[in-house]
Amino acid sequence: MDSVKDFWMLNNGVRIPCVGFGTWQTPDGETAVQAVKAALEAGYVHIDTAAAYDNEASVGQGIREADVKREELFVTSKLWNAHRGYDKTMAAFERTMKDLGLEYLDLYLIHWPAVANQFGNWQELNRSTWRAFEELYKDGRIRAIGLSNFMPHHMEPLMAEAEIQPMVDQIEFHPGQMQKETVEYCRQHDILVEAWSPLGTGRMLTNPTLKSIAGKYEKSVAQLCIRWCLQNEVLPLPKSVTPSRIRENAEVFDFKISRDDMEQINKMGYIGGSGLVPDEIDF
Ligand SMILES: NC(=O)C1=CN([C@@H]2O[C@H](COP(=O)(O)OP(=O)(O)OC[C@H]3O[C@@H](n4cnc5c(N)ncnc54)[C@H](OP(=O)(O)O)[C@@H]3O)[C@@H](O)[C@H]2O)C=CC1
Ligand SMILES: O=C1CO[C@H](CO)[C@@H](O)[C@@H]1O
Repeated sequence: MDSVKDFWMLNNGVRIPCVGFGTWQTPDGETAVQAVKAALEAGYVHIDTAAAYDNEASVGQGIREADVKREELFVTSKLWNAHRGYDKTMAAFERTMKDLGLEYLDLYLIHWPAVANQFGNWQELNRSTWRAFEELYKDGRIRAIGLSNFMPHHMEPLMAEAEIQPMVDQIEFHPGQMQKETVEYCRQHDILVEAWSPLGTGRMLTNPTLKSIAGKYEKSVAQLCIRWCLQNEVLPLPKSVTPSRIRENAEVFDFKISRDDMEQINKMGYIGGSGLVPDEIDF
């Protein structure tokens, strides 16, 4: 791999650029427009957003204002918890497309398995949502469909009845938070794993062990974390609104983390994270 434009292949043959640009907590309006433009100028061709981030219109504006052809871009969005179910999914998808101002989406994910009682029968809800996803996929509105924050016990009931198997699972993944069981399950089922919060929303950046390892390569901790995801074959989605950091986070192809250092990071215990537990999400 030489750049953020290099791709991995999803299980349906669609190419996915190996580093995506995150947009959660990127304020709607000019900040989001400029952040997306800065990312596209820095070479990113993969943008990760969601209806829940309340910035899809600005993300779409940034895409349109940048000098990149649509077919060179890979855009992901996610369906929010309250919008699951066949009819609501169809309506939420159209809203997202209108907000983004796009004709088709590259990847659409169910944001959370969201099992709390207030949602009703979560297994049936996810299955009917998936039927809508499958239809949109077959109609060519979405090039790939997948899941987010699904663990094996959430995936199994959905996959048992699915006509089309998920292509992606996007999960929290950073040093000290590797979700090995979910990653292994995805490998066995040819599902690509994406890393959300690859920098632990910034929490990784002051860790002394990571600082010392990054120093050996004359790289920042952010670059180390992003490279570490790639070497674990998990697709990182770093977020920044700061142009210099956006560029820095794409410069991860001129070094390789040694086997020993990979092992040392892989063995790290919990050093902080979102604290979000899929089975406890009730919003
Ligand atoms: N599916 C899901 O449920 C979830 C998906 N996501 C996705 O994953 C993406 C990334 O996760 P997120 O939690 O946003 O954050 P990251 O782990 O990417 O960390 C982003 C934070 O680190 C800072 N930062 C970024 N690069 C650098 C750098 N080189 N040096 C110093 N600081 C840096 C940013 O600051 P600044 O912006 O000020 O530069 C920001 O505060 C999200 O944006 C979203 O797209 C995230 C959470 C949940
Ligand atoms: O993508 C996300 C960003 O953070 C939110 C929490 O506030 C999550 O709900 C969501 O998964």
